[in-house]
Amino acid sequence: MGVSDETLVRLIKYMAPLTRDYERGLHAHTDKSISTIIFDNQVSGLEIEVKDSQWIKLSIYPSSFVFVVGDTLKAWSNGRLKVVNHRVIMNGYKNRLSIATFAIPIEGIYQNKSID
Ligand SMILES: O=C(O)CCC(=O)C(=O)O
Ligand SMILES: [Fe+2]
Repeated sequence: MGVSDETLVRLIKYMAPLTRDYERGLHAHTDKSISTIIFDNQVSGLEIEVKDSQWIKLSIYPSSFVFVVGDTLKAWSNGRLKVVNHRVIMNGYKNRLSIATFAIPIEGIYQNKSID
């Protein structure tokens, strides 16, 4: 498996919840990609899971982005680079817009030493 010049760009609109209750925007997951770059419109909602199953909401500053290590990059680095479980929870009054750009690996065979 190798790096390709293929990227997948996903534009996502998360509607502000109509009630005061929390509303899930995107389920908890890791990305299958090599890596993912996320921009948003400064409406928070993206959360990462840290120790003890605590979730931290990220604020992405203007002209900044979040770099997410994907499952593929974790495998290539033999686990030295960690993946992070992330999700989107909408609880404000503004719609959130995000652009997620996924670096896609070339299909093929690779060997992965499991170190978990
Ligand atoms: O919209 C976001 O902030 C996150 C998107 C995401 O994690 C994904 O599409 O895999
Ligand atoms: Fe993701």
